[in-house]
Amino acid sequence: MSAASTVPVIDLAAYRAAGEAERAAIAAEVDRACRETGFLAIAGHGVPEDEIAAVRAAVRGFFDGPAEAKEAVRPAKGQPYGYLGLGAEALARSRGEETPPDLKESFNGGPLTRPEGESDPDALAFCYAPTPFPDQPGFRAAWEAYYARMETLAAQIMELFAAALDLPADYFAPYIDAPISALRALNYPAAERPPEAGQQRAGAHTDYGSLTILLPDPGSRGLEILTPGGEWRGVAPPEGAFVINIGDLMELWTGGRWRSTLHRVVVPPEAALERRGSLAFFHQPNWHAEIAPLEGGGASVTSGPYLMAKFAAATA
Ligand SMILES: O=C(O)CCC(=O)C(=O)O
Ligand SMILES: [Fe+2]
Repeated sequence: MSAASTVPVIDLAAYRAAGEAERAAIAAEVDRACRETGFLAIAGHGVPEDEIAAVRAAVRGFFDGPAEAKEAVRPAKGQPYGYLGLGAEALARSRGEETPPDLKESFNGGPLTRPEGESDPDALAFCYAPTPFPDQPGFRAAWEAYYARMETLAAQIMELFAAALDLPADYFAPYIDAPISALRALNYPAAERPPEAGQQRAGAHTDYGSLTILLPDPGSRGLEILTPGGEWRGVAPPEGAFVINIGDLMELWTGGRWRSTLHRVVVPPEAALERRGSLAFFHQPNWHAEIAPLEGGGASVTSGPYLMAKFAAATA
């Protein structure tokens, strides 16, 4: 593995304020990043610092809190929301790779609203299942405020993606007007003993949906992406920016032009005793959205069932 490097930083506020020529230049930069590694960073995002601080404090309080508070919000088998403890998930299994479980715990929450008239039993039982919130003052308010910010930001990034693909800005809008996105808070505890063979903080995987908005705690290390040359390379999150990566459905949409890049989180040998905290927002098109290559040709995938199958494989 080579030293950590940064990813291209795109200023969203500058893009939205820019004239046509500058917008085209920024869109071209986004296209390049999505073709090369599928990772970039978004600055000028407009998410207030105090809301970020509030959700970070809330999830930190939860992870550092009593085991009973976590037990109280553990999901039933196969359910996606609530507390998943150490041993609950191995992301590499989403790709059929048998590995020991990831060295992490997480709290997960789903959409804030359910579209009227939704009657698909899988949609109702899986992604529209209620999120069991911990009984911790301020947690739910901070969580939902951050979730709402992420949904708005993701829609803006999808507009930027449309421009980068030479599509009308609102091209993706009908596919993401009832999104089934999930917010996940991650805690990777200090590693008191070396990991088992093949064990990571998060095993090598691609994300499943349209795009992911990551916010690792400042200074936390260990996120790596597989470069086109086949080398694992560390990603250093730029300060004040979100790390964005595209998921499988965006790769499919672009007919493989953009890459849903394999990534993982390792225990950094030089910093094994440092915990890692991170927030990951997985933007996912509407349950019923049929995603097929823009250029035509190739099979389509339905967003909701695809997500559900991937989650089931990773938590089996
Ligand atoms: O820890 C992180 O920042 C990223 C984790 C990740 O890639 C995932 O949960 O999909
Ligand atoms: Fe990921």
